[in-house]
Amino acid sequence: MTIAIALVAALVLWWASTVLIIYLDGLRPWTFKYSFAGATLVMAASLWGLHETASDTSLTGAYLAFVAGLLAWGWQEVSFYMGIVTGPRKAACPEGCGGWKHFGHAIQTSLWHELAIIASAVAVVALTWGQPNQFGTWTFMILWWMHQSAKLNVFLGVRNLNEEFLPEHLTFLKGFLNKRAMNLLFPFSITISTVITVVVAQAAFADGASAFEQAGYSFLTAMMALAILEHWMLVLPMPTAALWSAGLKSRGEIRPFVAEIVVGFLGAGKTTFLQRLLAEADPAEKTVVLVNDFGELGIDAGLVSGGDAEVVELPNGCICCSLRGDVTDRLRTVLADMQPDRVLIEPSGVADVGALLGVLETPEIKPHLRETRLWTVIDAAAFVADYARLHDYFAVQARLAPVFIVNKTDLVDGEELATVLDTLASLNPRAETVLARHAQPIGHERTVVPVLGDRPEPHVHGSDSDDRAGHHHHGPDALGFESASLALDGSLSSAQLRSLLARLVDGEFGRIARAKGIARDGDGWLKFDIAGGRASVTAHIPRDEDTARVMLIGSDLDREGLATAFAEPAAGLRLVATA
Ligand SMILES: Nc1nc2c(ncn2[C@@H]2O[C@H](COP(=O)(O)OP(=O)(O)OP(=O)(O)O)[C@@H](O)[C@H]2O)c(=O)[nH]1
Repeated sequence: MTIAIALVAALVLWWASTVLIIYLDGLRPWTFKYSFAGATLVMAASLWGLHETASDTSLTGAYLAFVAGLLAWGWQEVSFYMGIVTGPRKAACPEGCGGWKHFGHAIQTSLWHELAIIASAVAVVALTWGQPNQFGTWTFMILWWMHQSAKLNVFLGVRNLNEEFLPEHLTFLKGFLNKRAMNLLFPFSITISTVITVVVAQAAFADGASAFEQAGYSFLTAMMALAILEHWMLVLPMPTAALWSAGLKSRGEIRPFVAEIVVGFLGAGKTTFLQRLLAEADPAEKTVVLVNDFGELGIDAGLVSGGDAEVVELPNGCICCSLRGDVTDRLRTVLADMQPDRVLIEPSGVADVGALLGVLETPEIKPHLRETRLWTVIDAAAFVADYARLHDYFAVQARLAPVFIVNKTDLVDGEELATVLDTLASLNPRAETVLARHAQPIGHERTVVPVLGDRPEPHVHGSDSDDRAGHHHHGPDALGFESASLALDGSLSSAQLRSLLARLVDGEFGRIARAKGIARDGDGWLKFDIAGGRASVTAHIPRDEDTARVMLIGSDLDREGLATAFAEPAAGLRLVATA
């Protein structure tokens, strides 16, 4: 009876602890530091427990020693699978890598992990040295053997690799797994394991064995039997994953998706283009839009009304190095929660496109990415003037672009358009060019797909966005801009708004690079813009959450003057925030 209970207890404890580890490991990466800290405390407690139980030869002593050995092993698994204690190599092998070199790389992927196991094993042995209760130590050793042998076997080649258990941040390890029916080591692994199992089982059943010995050897028998089972599972066609399904629950399955990024300078027509993409979207494809508006009031999220598409606002400000982790986490959450087929991203006109592409390259995102498309929208009417001031910005953007959407062609004559096209061609001769009006391509077959192929390094310090002293800038200030946002509480007529915008365009309140907003006109609504030095006002269809507001970007902004100017006709304006 003691033996039966001990066998069942060992299996249950082992299964439950494995499920827990798989579960914790599938949670969002920000939780890892807490899981790891918890596991480390548990590890410390288990080492203490091993020491305390080493001289205890009661039945309880056998149980406690087993649990302590199991938990000490758990730390090794947690620290490795969470990517905290791994090895110096964090990438797959290059094409054609093989033989000993490949084996060397494989060792490098988990060198620290293996050294940590050795150090832990030394500690476990030292703490129980010369004492009668060695069951905890043996539990640790058996788990180590299971681990090493299974690892060598998956490297040499087996049928079931169970790759789905590899968390995303370790997917590069797949390159070290081999799928084949069997390998030469396998029969040895099985034979050795079977011999050990028989020996420990005999000890459990031996005449005159105490309850302590019966339970202790039963634990070891159960662990060894699991080792054998685990090995057979590697080569026999068995649906082993079902055993761990409880642990996999924490992993939001992510569907492969296409990322489509719309970039362009302030006011070039990105939102207009995005609206067109949404209007033409295949309703069968689940589409999510990420907008990253510059300014506190997030006007774009309100303007992108996309039928079935859901709109998510990214953290305010520029997408750049410092925000990269946030954006990655946010995107990961969107992918897991919303399961999109297609993600449209409109970074603000001053965002660092390279940093955004870098986010798509992170190990959390990249494995799910089917394709990246990059649309670069150019304001044909404002290009020559903007380029004079911000040529570095345009040069970086142009270099990355597979396709230029040369927009606002209605505002330029043929000569000016030719100048824009020639400049773009000199910046990136390989890019395709599509002429557009209100982001609608004209005279062009509609099949252009701007797939990003081998692209230049996404974002390197020391590139054009760094100044000569090596300081890296990003965001609006890098381009010498500041922003202001105002809430417009009152109502104003189209005529009042137009005359006010004309004063803004004239530079009465500083240099306005971009303004956009919505305002009330009696019972109606107006949407207004200043882009490329031109003001426009159109009727706006309000949404429930709409509030009248304006966002301004420029330099030398006269905030007080602006507040007063908007307050005059709007009667009751509040200055909400300035940045
Ligand atoms: N005349 C003209 N106006 C356009 C064209 N395309 C867009 N616009 C207008 O230009 C203004 C800016 O367009 P948006 O699509 O909001 O530009 P954006 O690039 O999203 O702007 P930000 O997000 O602020 O950088 C709006 O008033 C548009 O209606 C065009 O081809 N011709």
